[in-house]
Amino acid sequence: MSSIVSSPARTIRIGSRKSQLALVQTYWVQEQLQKHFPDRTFEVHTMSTQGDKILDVPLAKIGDKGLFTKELEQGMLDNDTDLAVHSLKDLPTRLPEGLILGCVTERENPADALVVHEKHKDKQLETLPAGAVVGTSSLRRLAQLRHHFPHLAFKDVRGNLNTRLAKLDAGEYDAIILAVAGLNRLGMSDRVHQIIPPEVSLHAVGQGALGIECRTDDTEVLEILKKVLEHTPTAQRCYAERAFLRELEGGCQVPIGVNTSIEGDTLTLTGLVASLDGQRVIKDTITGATADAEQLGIELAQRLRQQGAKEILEEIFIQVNRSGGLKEVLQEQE
Ligand SMILES: NCc1[nH]cc(CCC(=O)O)c1CC(=O)O
Repeated sequence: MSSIVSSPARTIRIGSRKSQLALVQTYWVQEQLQKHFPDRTFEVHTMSTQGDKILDVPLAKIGDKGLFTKELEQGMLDNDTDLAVHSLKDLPTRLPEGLILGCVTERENPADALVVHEKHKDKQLETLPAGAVVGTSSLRRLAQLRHHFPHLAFKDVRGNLNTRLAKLDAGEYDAIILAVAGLNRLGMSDRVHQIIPPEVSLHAVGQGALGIECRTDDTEVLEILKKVLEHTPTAQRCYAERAFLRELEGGCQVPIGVNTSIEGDTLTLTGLVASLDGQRVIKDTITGATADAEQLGIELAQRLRQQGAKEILEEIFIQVNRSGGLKEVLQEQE
């Protein structure tokens, strides 16, 4: 008599940062996977990343070097974990050899929000008084808001969402800018005071979506991710956005914003590059087939570069590296 013994399905190990937002996102991913594969085990492994530890260096100085992702990536390369859940916005556009963006989940609202101190609860961006201190550590938000509201003052703010909100409530800022998606996911939608429209400020590449990374050769995990978690329209939009950023960026965080939409088989991508003082804004829109998402991103980047983005990016690269980062860039210009 022969017996057929099938080997038990392997346990899938999910890497995550330890921040509250990261955990909410990771447990959501775990739950979706568990629902589709009730007989499998999905384990969460938490890790601290460099970005969670270095809280005193302005992000602009550090740039897009995978500060929030490196340790999670090493976990997969060392075979300690099988996938990693990221806010897609924090995932560099170039991944290490051996790793791949396995899927992109359905996007939350990708816009930024104005969150105000209680004393400004009857105000909007347009009506905040001159000199009001607005907290943001993003060059993208800074440049676009300066362009429209040159009478406001801008100040660096770091730390996780709760830390930033505590600093606002303690009176260190009159208002801060945060992603709507993060606040929604943490059950703090009530702190969204005003959703900033794309005419005022374009959002970051990948904002509001989760990107799940895995080993390039792990076909089993790749199949599971695509089947359970991939949201095709979000993925197409984000592939266009990431190709746009990849084609433009050069070693440090720069004021680059995007907006995308899909209608039928047509994708529309708007991209922007701004100077730090908000004086110069280069913005253009491209439309084409969703199937050519990445090509559209590359083409739009090339167009913006020809329209003057090249000079802006070179200037910022020199400025940020010469000074101590955003904090000093801000002081220099005020
Ligand atoms: N680097 C910060 C970060 N990374 C992801 C989010 C939440 C929003 C998202 O998923 O895009 C945030 C907070 C913020 O920008 O306010």
